[in-house]
Amino acid sequence: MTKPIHITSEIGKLKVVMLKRPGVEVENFTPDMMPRLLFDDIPYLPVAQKEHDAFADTLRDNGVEVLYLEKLAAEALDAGGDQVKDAFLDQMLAESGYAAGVLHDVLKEYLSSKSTQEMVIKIMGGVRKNELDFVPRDLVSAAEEEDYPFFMDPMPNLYFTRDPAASIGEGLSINHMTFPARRRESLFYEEIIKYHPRFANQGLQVWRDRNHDTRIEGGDELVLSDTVLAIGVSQRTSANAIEDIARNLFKNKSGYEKIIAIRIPHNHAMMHLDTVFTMINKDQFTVHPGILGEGGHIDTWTITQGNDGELNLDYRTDLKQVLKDALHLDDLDLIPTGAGDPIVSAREQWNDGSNTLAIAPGVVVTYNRNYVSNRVLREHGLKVLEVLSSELSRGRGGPRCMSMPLVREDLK
Ligand SMILES: NC(=O)NCCC[C@H](N)C(=O)O
Repeated sequence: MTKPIHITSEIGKLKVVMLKRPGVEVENFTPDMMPRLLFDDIPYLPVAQKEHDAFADTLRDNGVEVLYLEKLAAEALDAGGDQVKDAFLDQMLAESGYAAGVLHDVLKEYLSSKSTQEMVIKIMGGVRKNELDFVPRDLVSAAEEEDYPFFMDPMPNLYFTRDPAASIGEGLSINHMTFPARRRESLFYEEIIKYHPRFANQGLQVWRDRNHDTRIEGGDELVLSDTVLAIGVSQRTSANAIEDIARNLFKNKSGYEKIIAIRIPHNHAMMHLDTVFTMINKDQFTVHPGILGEGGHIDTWTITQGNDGELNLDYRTDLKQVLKDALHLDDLDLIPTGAGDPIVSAREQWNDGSNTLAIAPGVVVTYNRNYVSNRVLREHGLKVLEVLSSELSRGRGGPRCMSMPLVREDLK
């Protein structure tokens, strides 16, 4: 029987996916908090929700079961019981800056007074100071910025479910995220895999957990086949973390034998590999031309198992040839975002024109606003399902970032 996590490619027919419907967290902040929260604008929530519901419907209409992070997290905590919920709250509060002390106690009491689902939604949405009938008088609080409106910051990036964890084979990497704005997110995923009845005790592996100092994010983790991964060396994922997960995957009989590390520019627009490069068919990829140097070159290291737990690294710069070799393909179609036009490709990349979600080989979900890239995809023979994107795109992520596949059919 198929396990509840089963991902052996980026493109096999998608059967089960996890989304997060945007909630109050995407508008519960002020413009001066935006850079720190990794947002460039504040979405209009009712429209963002409508767009997101339409995205979910597109998936359902194509035979995909859609699960929601906020619901799974609450169900997991309920299934875990009082002790689990209590430990989760302590951990969440510690990671929000309240390991102990009077504020820890007040916040814990406030959050515990809610139903589990309301508690989860409140933590995700942020806790403002004016919600509590309490004025802290302790030294730590006195030293803080008095007019800062939050005790607990909102987590507006949660609707990018792809990043805090990645499904690989029959397991997950649960990620230590780069920026504080996103670090607490992966705690929900840890609770789900440990305690949710659908996932707990099902023989699923955690290839690398969140208790690390080195950084990795799911937008950089691409499952190219049942033996090959590509991982971006990016603003969000460090070389050390890639080597670490490589060792674990090789050691623990994951089936993965080859990891192609691809170095991309370290900046906000291209924060993850999947913002500039995605797999959309057995022999087709989207690529943002801006990441390729002269002659289509880019730094790649193909990592395989060496002797005595060491890693072998093979440095090459011809991306097309590296992919052809790893995937045993005679030819490969690298489709340029924005048709390769320097203005259009940069503009459409900014709005995630390369961030396609394949729901079957050659069938992709994309944002409608990237109309040049969409036309090019169709010219290359792909079936393109466009979704609305005016508000969702303000968070700097597209259909791949907004979805965490849990089960895909194996490729034949
Ligand atoms: N995989 C992705 O590229 N996810 C998009 C994440 C956007 C979010 N605002 C972030 O900066 O983390």
